Amino acid sequence: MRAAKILDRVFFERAYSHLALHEAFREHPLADVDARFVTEVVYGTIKRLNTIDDVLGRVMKNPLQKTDRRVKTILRMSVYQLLFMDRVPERAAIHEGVELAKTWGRGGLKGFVNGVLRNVARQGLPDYRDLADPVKQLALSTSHPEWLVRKWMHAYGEAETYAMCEANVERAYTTLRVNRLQTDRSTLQAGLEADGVQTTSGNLAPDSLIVTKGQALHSEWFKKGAFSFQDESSMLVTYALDPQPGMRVLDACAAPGGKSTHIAERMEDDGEVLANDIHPHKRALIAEQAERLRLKSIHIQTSDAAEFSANVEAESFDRVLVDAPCSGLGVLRAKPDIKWKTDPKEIETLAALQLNILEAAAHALKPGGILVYSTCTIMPAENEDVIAAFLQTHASFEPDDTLDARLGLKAERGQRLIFPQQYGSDGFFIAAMKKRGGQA
Ligand SMILES: C[S@@+](CC[C@H](N)C(=O)[O-])C[C@H]1O[C@@H](n2cnc3c(N)ncnc32)[C@H](O)[C@@H]1O
Repeated sequence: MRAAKILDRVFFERAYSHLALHEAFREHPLADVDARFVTEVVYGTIKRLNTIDDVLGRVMKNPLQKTDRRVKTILRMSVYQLLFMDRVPERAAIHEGVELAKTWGRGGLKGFVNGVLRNVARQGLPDYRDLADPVKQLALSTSHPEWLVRKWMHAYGEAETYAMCEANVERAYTTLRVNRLQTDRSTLQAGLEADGVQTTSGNLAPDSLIVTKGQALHSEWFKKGAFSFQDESSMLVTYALDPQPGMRVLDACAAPGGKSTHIAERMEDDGEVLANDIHPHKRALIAEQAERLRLKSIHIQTSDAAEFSANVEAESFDRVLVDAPCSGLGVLRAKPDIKWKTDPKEIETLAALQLNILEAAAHALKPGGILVYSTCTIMPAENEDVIAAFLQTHASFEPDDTLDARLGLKAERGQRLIFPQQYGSDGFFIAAMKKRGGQA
């Protein structure tokens, strides 16, 4: 019932799954094992949505769209359990669907739910390799919208797109960033272990830990500021920026503060990080993290970064970060709703905003300073194209060819695209540029 109610909000009230889950668990906490099951059913059903609807379309006489709202949700989540969750026995998935129809859906339709689910169980998952169109084939076998598969195939080819889509339907895991001002990786690892949280070292970033068992959020180590939750690709952005103690750093799009706090930690909390964001209500998010991590060098500002020429002083920062608002198509494992909610037309609007912010933020950088642009999306229009347009009209900037040494990863012309299938981390784009003149 819990999963059904959350999914109903996501499907019909446009709620975001991670927020809907968070609220539901806050209002009525569940035992860990039950919470894990509900989470998997919710994320899994959303991840596999078009495939599930295709399967239902093959066994139903009337279109799914005409089905009662709650019954539709019950059918979708039951099909997910039947076809994608090995540990749920077939009989249990059907029984639970029918019971839900009685208690939460429409009792009169319990026979219908039973019949549809039995048919799905009998027919199993279709073999989409039979489809002649490779876009349709990939869209249905890996559960992505066709427009996105088409764009990715065009940009990265069939094999890379296939690998990316496969990675996007895997389960997301939790990664922690050690606060080196409070502790070190092995002390934290041992401390978490004592709290029942098991971890291993991350694949990319030096201060990262991947949670393999337990809930790190409940650990005292979190409250006392020994770590933050952050994806490893996201951590690499701060290494790209290379902040040093005593510097002034501008984080143009800072909320909820993941990178601002990392920058302050890397600077040993010595200097100034101006954490700017357009939304006044997000000030508290940044302040809360800075306080928990006991960081004093972060100052919060609320303003439109596209208007920085009016509200930050020119050439006054040693480092400028633009972690731009983006379509988020690199984080589909953790936020699968994005692939269904994104309108491809939004990409152009976002790209224009990203270039505006980058241009306005760049004016705040001192000569010799480093400008980093990053997104958590895999979409050339929001990444490489934005940098190309910027460099074309800003002759005082050049690609930073030393980026690879700072990332520990191959980068070309100061740019690195990280696919989600490469290291198990989020899909990310990072570009570093230097402003000519001055001292680096
Ligand atoms: C990708 S998120 C930043 C994440 C953050 N850097 C972190 O690591 O926690 C992008 C942020 O840009 C903010 N934003 C959107 N448009 C903006 C603008 N015109 N000026 C400043 N911030 C903006 C959003 O509120 C959002 O918090």
